[in-house]
Amino acid sequence: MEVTKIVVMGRAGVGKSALVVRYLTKRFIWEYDPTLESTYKHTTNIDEEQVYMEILDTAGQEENISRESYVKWADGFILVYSITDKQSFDDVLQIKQYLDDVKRTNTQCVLVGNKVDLLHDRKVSYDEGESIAQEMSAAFFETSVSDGGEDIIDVFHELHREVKRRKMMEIKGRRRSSAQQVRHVFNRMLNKIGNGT
Ligand SMILES: Nc1nc2c(ncn2[C@@H]2O[C@H](COP(=O)(O)OP(=O)(O)OP(=O)(O)O)[C@@H](O)[C@H]2O)c(=O)[nH]1
Repeated sequence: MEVTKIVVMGRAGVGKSALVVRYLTKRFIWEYDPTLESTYKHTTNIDEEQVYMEILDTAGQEENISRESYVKWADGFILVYSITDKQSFDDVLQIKQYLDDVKRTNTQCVLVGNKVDLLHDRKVSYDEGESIAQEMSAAFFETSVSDGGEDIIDVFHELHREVKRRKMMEIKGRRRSSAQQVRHVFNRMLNKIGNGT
């Protein structure tokens, strides 16, 4: 079975817990313990394949010493901001930088602008979100966890697909480099024989 490990990150209050709970239970829970950090285990079907997901919902407030270890643990990240909170949008860029530094690669992320039901209070435009998502090579969604919708399922499933694609590319890359090594050793042997050494 495919296994995908996901971490949900973003500033306190943007709706990370609500998003995860909505995805898992299809329900919206208004209040959630903000200090809580929880891991959920979930089996689902994506593109006719069984997928086992582990989802870590981080608490936005804490200064977390374990942050580095769960970043290393994860395959992909859901970065959440609220369209009503510019600071949360700026935070997402910093988080992404931190992730790339820890993982020493362009980390696989999906960007989520939440709370689109509060349109009258919008501080971050759709275009701004889309443009930084492009910079991150991340899929982009605007959601309302309170209103719900299919797009919340897509957030998680799209991340799984990206992670899977990435893993397959890495395997291919590794195969290619070991084939190159074999060829290299073989050529050296042939040269030695050719030189009579
Ligand atoms: N209007 C609106 N409110 C939302 C939405 N999503 C979450 N909220 C509310 O925003 C508040 C924060 O939601 P949480 O899910 O606790 O946010 P969080 O990011 O997990 O917060 P921390 O755990 O403190 O990091 C709660 O009162 C939610 O009910 C949404 O789409 N629209």
